Amino acid sequence: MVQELFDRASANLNNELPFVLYRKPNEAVLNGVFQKDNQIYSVVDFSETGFVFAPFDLGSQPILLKTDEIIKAPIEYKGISLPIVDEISLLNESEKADYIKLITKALKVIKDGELDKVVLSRKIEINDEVSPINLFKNLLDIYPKAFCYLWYHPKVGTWIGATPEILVKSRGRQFTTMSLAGTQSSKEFLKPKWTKKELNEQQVVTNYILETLKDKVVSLKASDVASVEAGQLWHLRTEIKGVFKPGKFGEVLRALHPTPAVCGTPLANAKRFIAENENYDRSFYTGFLGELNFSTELARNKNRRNQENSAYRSVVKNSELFVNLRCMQISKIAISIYVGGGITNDSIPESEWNETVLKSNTMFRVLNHKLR
Ligand SMILES: C=C(O[C@H]1C=CC=C(C(=O)O)[C@@H]1O)C(=O)O
Repeated sequence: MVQELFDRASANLNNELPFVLYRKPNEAVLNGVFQKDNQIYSVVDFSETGFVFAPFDLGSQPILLKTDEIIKAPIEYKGISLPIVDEISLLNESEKADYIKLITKALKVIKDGELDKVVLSRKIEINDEVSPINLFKNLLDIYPKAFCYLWYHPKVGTWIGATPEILVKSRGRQFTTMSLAGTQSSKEFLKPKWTKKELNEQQVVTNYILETLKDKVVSLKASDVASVEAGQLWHLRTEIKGVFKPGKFGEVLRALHPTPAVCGTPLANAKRFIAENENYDRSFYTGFLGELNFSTELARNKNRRNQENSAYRSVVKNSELFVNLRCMQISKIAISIYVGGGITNDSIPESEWNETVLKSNTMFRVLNHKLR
């Protein structure tokens, strides 16, 4: 069954037709959404139905894959555990020097009071030819707890990722989001010991989410902060649950993107700093992706008498969107891995560089795995 899905995806790649394959965290089902033409459809107000693929900068409209055909198949988790790859990108001294310069500049702006936090990132380019489908199979085996995807549109490109971060998951008007930030390697510690820098960096995200959502919800509640594993990294996470006001889903989404987990505070200053200083286009990295307004039919109430069969059927809309982190873009001849991290007053440039090297391992492990 699952082979059918991979074959179908392969055929779409050959025929240059858009599709996405994805598996939700901890689920044993592979989903495929296949579009029958090669048009680019856009999301205008988030009332649309389809698989959304949104860039970091919503100045460009998010892309909507039409759900012309949806195929699902059960899959197993093979439980592959791979060693951390040697820190390949550490070898690139000029990349390192540029990144350290960028962080040092951000630290100056933070000290001057124009920014509290900014998330900075870089792109690692590798000249290599890979099979997107084989890479995706690796991803599924290595990261069972992540949202793993392979997205393709002939007019846009091919992206692959294994992200740990939910942007928003909604069922009707009930929703969950999360504040995820702070990073440590899980190879060094059994349980991480968080420093003031990381605790503060994550608290900024939680505070921002609670504040930005408050006029769009009828209830909102944050959990305690917990340490969670993502691949071979630890992060700090707070889960935030609530109920949004009728008709406010689009506004909730726009308020949540981008959070200071991928951009910074104050938001406008952070966006400007990124646009003026990162020196590359993030494109879909730190954007978001997933199911938008998929429908679930609720069973009708059997206790009610004298009713038409369909009269009491109700349909609820579900969305499940993830932040596009730990991802790479694949072209015919090259691969680009995207990585970043939160910079605050307590950041040490060398440690921030090391953090991006650690994060790059999430994708390097997949590339180095034998199935090429
Ligand atoms: C921006 C990234 O991660 C974000 C999510 C979790 C932890 C982060 C951090 O510790 O800086 C980042 O905010 C990335 O993986 O490229």
